[in-house]
Amino acid sequence: MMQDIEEVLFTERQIAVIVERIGKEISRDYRGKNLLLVSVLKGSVVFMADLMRSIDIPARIDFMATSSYGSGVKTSGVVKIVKDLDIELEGYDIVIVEDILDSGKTLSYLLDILQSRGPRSIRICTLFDKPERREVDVQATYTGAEIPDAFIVGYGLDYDEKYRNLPFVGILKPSVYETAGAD
Ligand SMILES: O=P(O)(O)OC[C@H]1O[C@H](OP(=O)(O)OP(=O)(O)O)[C@H](O)[C@@H]1O
Ligand code: HPA
Repeated sequence: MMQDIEEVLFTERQIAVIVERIGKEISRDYRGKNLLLVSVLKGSVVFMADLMRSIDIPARIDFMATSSYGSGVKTSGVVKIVKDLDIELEGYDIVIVEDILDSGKTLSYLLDILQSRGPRSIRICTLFDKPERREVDVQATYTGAEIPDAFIVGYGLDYDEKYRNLPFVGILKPSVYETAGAD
């Protein structure tokens, strides 16, 4: 796996510092509220597992899965719900937990859908943001780090379902997806 990584962007330790900081911000902002963390599978699962443990106020969790990237490095632009939430959203203060905000299509679609279910409030928390790539206007309230336009993997993020289990985040060598003939 390491031979496919061009450059390590964030070490395990650097990610831990970022996650700890976001956990403190959310704990401060949601004290006394009815916090529901919604993790968007599968990419955000590692971030979610660490983030929820750095939040020191009561919080519920739920999961939903969308699909838009297929197996390549480009979004198809069509977002599908593959797994929906288990609970009704009325009365909850929702924080959507994402690994990466790229074109914005996934989160804009999710925001619309979840908003229509009548939660008390809804905000976005993303570990990484690639502002240069934005096609739809979506902004996160909580952002771990802004990153350049490069395809990253690790700490939950995949290419073709691989590399999610790397403990750090790195830039994937373009030769990996170019030789795979991905679109
Ligand atoms: O801003 P966008 O261009 O929509 O891209 C961001 C989305 O793409 C990735 O998900 P993907 O569909 O690859 O699923 P995964 O989380 O299972 O890897 C990522 O986890 C975000 O959900
Ligand atoms: O850079 C990325 N890596 C993995 N998945 C992604 N989904 C959008 N951008 C990315």
